[in-house]
Amino acid sequence: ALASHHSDTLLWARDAAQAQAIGKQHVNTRYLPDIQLPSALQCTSDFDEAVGHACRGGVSSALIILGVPVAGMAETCSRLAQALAQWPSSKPPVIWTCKGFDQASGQLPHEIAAAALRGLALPGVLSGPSFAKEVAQGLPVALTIASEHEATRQAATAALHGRTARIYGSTDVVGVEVGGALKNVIAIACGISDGLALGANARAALITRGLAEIQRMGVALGGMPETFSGLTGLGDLVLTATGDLSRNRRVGLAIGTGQTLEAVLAGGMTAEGVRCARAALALGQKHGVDLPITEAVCSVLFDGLAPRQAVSELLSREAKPE
Ligand SMILES: NC(=O)C1=CN([C@@H]2O[C@H](COP(=O)(O)OP(=O)(O)OC[C@H]3O[C@@H](n4cnc5c(N)ncnc54)[C@H](OP(=O)(O)O)[C@@H]3O)[C@@H](O)[C@H]2O)C=CC1
Ligand SMILES: O=C(CO)COP(=O)(O)O
Repeated sequence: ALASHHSDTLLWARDAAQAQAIGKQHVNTRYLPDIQLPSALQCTSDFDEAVGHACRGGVSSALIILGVPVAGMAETCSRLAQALAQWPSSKPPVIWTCKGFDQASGQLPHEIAAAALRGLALPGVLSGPSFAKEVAQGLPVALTIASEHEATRQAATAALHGRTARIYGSTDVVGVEVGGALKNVIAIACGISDGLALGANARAALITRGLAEIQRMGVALGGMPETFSGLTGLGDLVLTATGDLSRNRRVGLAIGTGQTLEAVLAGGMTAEGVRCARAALALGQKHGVDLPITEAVCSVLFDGLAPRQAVSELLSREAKPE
């Protein structure tokens, strides 16, 4: 998307052969095989070259976007901190797209980034309903850039807003990140429900009560309640829970139709909801937040609870006011 708006876009990939193929043939055979990438897009496997490319024109034109999963955030941010040390007068906007909690520590991406970047950049998160394939096809999309730094919100908006994308600004980094992390878990639940053919009523109930769960957790962690009815809350939840391009939903669908988690993930597919569901549950327990759907998903994914049994346990919970 950036390269089709701005000619000077350099992509970095850790795999040298893949970087060379993308740079020369403008096709990403591994992740987006059917998409012709813009001819202006350059690609390198040299991390320092990529950071230098962003910094050499000065911070007014720089924007660094990290597109790695949560599991790669700490490593990528430490490499970035090392590379940025060579540009002492630069403090560029750095934004990330990942959605989840760190599996071991339960940290949100902004906490991982803060620890590694140590004030060398102006951080922010880009989130919202945005299947990569549709973005690459140039179809319309609306996203939120959340950062406490106005310069970062402005840089992301200047780079991405217009033509096919609308970019909305927010300062609620926690709310935006919790929405992105937990919608993946609820999407797995919706996939399981649809895999069991439980119907549209059940899916709507899971989305709505899932949103209540996401908002409870997000507010407990310091997010603003209204963020959860926006693009990064309700918007991304509806997309991921109902759109078959979602990998998290597809994990649920496969489990609901009787496949094992190991079989579904055998190809190495990224499904952040699987990776962060336990950490989310642990955070809920720590903050005294009830997360019944997340708990049911964890029991099905990791403790061998039969999906139908999980549904019956959810339905038999005590009645309460909405
Ligand atoms: N795909 C989508 O539609 C959307 C994804 N997101 C979020 O963005 C994040 C990334 O998603 P997505 O691109 O789909 O994930 P994928 O797993 O499909 O791709 C991740 C990319 O990051 C690279 N990578 C993984 N770990 C590391 C690491 N430690 N260091 C460097 N590079 C690494 C991979 O390289 P390699 O190929 O060499 O393994 C690959 O190029 C996720 O958190 C996801 O939830 C957000 C919005 C939409
Ligand atoms: O976050 C996404 C869309 O906004 C992508 O969802 P999946 O990771 O489930 O494919």
